[in-house]
Amino acid sequence: MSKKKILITWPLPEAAMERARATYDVIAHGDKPQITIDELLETAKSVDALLITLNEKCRKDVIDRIPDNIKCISTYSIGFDHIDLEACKARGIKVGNAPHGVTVATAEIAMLLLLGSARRASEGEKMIRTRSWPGWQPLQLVGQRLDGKTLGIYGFGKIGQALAQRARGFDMNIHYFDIYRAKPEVEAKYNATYHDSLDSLLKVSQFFSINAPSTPETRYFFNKETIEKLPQGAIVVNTARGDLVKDDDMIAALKSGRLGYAGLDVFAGEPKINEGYYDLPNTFLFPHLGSAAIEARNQMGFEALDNIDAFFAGKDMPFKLA
Ligand SMILES: NC(=O)C1=CN([C@@H]2O[C@H](COP(=O)(O)OP(=O)(O)OC[C@H]3O[C@@H](n4cnc5c(N)ncnc54)[C@H](O)[C@@H]3O)[C@@H](O)[C@H]2O)C=CC1
Ligand SMILES: O=C(O)C(=O)CO
Repeated sequence: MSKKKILITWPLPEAAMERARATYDVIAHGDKPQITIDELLETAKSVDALLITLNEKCRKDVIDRIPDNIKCISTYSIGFDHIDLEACKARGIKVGNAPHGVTVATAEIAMLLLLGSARRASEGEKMIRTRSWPGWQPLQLVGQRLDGKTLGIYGFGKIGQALAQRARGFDMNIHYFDIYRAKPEVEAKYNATYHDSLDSLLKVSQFFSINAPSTPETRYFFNKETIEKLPQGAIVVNTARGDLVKDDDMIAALKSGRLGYAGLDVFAGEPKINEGYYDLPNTFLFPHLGSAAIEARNQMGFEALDNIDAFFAGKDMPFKLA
């Protein structure tokens, strides 16, 4: 029997590519430049399934133009805010994601941002690289310790909990808000205090980590009004999605000192980011590094392929979204 043909929109780590090639006739778009939507739609005509990334924005207008032969899309990400699931359902397209491989890697990046923001790591690095370090001084780049501080986690899912575990190792106090309260045994595991409202969480959060998905409910929730409820000088970390934050409000609060520091891995409109961030000293900025660990990227590939394998076997995708 001839192999099914799949399009992979970016080459993945070799372990995932090898597995894909063993089962499928693979068309992998070259790394540069990124596949355009028109190229994607054109190539889709000659394949049986699509393995896409978060870069390919599959909004309704794109899904509506997908050729009829495509009934399976698997995304190499847990986030699925780039795919219009309702439009997929309407076209009878099955969709799956890659939800587990990212967890530890992204929690590590959130921890790095917390620590690096508290201890002003990027300012120190810049001082050395610009050859402007005058030598050790008692008041130079003085930050603060994490131990004994309260970390508020917004979205206590897989990454939020993995961050809690790491932050416990730094003796932080864990508080959280989520639309679903965690089971008692989960709260006990992280010694986590539940808040029944975002406002209540904000009030106690000397450190605040954003770990909820981008949805119509969460989009731009972090804005002037929210920031005003945090303790003076609070530190915020975002490894979720950039559009949860109203950039202009965050930048104004960082400039005024209302917010002490921001550690950001994700930005609205990546890779173009709000100009205001570039020259702010009290920011620690990463180019969407959350899942960029080989263990994560391999597993993401396997999970994305598991969905496609199940689809062709006539089964439900293991990580089914639609
Ligand atoms: N920076 C990066 O490279 C990465 C970013 N991400 C982002 O992190 C997000 C979270 O990932 P996981 O923890 O694995 O997802 P998850 O689904 O395990 O957890 C998300 C949590 O947010 C909660 N939530 C949903 N809506 C909410 C709301 N309105 N208010 C409060 N809580 C709400 C959910 O109930 C759930 O507990 C992803 O959706 C993705 O956007 C994920 C992986 C890598
Ligand atoms: O899996 C996701 O949603 C990501 O953002 C990958 O880094």
